[in-house]
Amino acid sequence: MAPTVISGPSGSGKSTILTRLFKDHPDTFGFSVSHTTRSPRPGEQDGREYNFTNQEAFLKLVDEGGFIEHAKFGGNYYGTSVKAVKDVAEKGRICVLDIEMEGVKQVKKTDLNARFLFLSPPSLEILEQRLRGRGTDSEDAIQKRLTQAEKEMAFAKEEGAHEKIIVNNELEKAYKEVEEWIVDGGKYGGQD
Ligand SMILES: Nc1ncnc2c1ncn2[C@@H]1O[C@H](COP(=O)(O)OP(=O)(O)OP(=O)(O)O)[C@@H](O)[C@H]1O
Repeated sequence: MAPTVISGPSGSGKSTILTRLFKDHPDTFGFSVSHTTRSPRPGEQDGREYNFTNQEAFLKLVDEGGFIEHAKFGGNYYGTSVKAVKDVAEKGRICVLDIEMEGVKQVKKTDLNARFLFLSPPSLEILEQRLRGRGTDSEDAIQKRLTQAEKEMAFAKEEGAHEKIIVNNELEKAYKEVEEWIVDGGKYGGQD
């Protein structure tokens, strides 16, 4: 099954929609196992919670272009590898990647044969209202998210950036559109 990339500004509703999608379709999706350089915690198993690795091996894989996204948090590296996503596809599951613009560009450089969906807010004004309504971000964070949102919306307008754009105006309608495109479309789109 072809992996599906969903992107869209922070606050466009990706988590809201994906949480419901995974619940409604428990056997359709698979989750990629991330890499990390942090130590395993008791009960964690290599290849299950994470692919545990060391900094040297991690950075080597970065150099080889093996990651779709990676970042450093609290002194440790974390990343989603191309291989981890392929492993999900090989099991016949759809791997949904909820990533931002740079990640989207990165996926396009790989041979993942992914499908690209952009979830758009109806407008930047409504996005701002929703971010405030969510109540999870400081004023500073909201301003940064809005600045970034403008860039993502501009990128989404470029020819070929995404195969499908869904506007999250009325949640129920947007959910149905996403469900149809990802689940039904996913059976026929991309590699097998
Ligand atoms: N269609 C909608 N109408 C009104 N409110 C909505 C709609 N869709 C989502 N929301 C609300 O907007 C807020 C942002 O949604 P959500 O957290 O799912 O966004 P997100 O894209 O996952 O953001 P992030 O990338 O920061 O995780 C939430 O409070 C959510 O309840």
